[in-house]
Amino acid sequence: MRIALMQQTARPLALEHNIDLIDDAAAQARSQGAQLLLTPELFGFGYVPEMIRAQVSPKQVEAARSRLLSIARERGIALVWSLPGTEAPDQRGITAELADDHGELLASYQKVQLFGPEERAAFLPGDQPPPVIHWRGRRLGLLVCYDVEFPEMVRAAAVRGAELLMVPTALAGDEASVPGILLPARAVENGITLAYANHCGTEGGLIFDGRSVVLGPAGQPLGQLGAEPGLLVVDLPELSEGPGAATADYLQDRRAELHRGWL
Ligand SMILES: NC(=O)CCCCC(N)=O
Repeated sequence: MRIALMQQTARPLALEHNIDLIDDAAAQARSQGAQLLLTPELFGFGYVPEMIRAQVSPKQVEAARSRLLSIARERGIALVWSLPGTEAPDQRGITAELADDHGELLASYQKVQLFGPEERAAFLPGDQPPPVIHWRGRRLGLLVCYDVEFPEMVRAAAVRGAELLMVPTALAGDEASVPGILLPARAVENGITLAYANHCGTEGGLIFDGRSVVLGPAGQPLGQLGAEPGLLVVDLPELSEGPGAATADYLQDRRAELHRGWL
């Protein structure tokens, strides 16, 4: 499977401009043979939780979703996006959704681990485990940004069978330890491939790191970007090309019934 990750700078609340960037990326990804495009957290409206809370209506979110479903259908590419929920501003979370290349919605997820006071003031946390769906011979899971830094969240996707975890993100502040240490560890300890698509540039007063990356089941980078806008296109290894005997099978070996009583 060939996948693509979009790394761009969104303009706060400039929905048409930001979705046009996704549309351009979808066209470019499809022309390069990608079957799926992953886009960053809250990209349609930009990573501006407070402004979203105050100014984005459920109608605008619905319009964004409908446009993104059309892009998946018209460009013929599966699409993972992240938007506010469609509920009232005081009832919604941060979501990630997956549509197939016919524009059919396959999975929805609400971010469980909100990050910082601004997100917590603007959104409600989800309380459901990550969805895992079977598509084109792969089992795909969804998480959002801060979720992926928690071993429990990635483990929840892995025990539900996820082989490929798609993570829209908004990582700012030069947190090199996240793509450099935490993400490879999450991939290795669960034997899964992890795709992490970030904003880049300055948005809403934050400087985003970029550094979007795809990591294989042994934590090896299969592709990565720097700090500039770009489209990362990666051919995923066939599932038979496992992480290799050298890697311990943590998922298989873990004594979950024992650990559960300790945590
Ligand atoms: N949007 C987010 O969840 C940001 C997470 C940043 C976590 C970190 N370690 O800086």
